[in-house]
Amino acid sequence: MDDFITLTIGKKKNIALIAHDGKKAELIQWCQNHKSILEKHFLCGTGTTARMITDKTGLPVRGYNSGPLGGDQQIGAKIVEGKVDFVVFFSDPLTAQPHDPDVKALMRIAQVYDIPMAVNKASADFMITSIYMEKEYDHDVINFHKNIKERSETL
Ligand SMILES: O=C(CO)COP(=O)(O)O
Repeated sequence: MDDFITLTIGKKKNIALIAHDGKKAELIQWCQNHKSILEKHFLCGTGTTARMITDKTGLPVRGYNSGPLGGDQQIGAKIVEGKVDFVVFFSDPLTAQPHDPDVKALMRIAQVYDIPMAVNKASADFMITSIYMEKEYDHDVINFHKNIKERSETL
């Protein structure tokens, strides 16, 4: 199943949903609260998070591998390809994760590509109610790729 829009321009967004175990219930509740908005977009997530959201809310969420088995890295790769517009990542600040380097890598790559990432309910509420959810959004990732190309040409 690869129903992602490849270009990040247009109203329909690609939203990645991720939660650590201690935060899954919170993310599922958040998805339920914003179901009427989320169902208008393409959703993906790390394996267990994606499955649980679909089971509990009925929202279709394309699942990648579970986080500890590389799911964060798969979503990071989608960011690099320009196929993720928003990330909602309820990480658990109170529990050590065996795949912490992958978590950091995902957060880093979202920063590099200027992808909005909400890490808790308050920031996710801001993001989901942003005007950019409804408007055409000329994403910076396009300029980013252009800059990288220009830079590599001068090397
Ligand atoms: O560990 C995660 C993110 O780092 C989440 O993975 P799961 O959704 O598979 O539990």
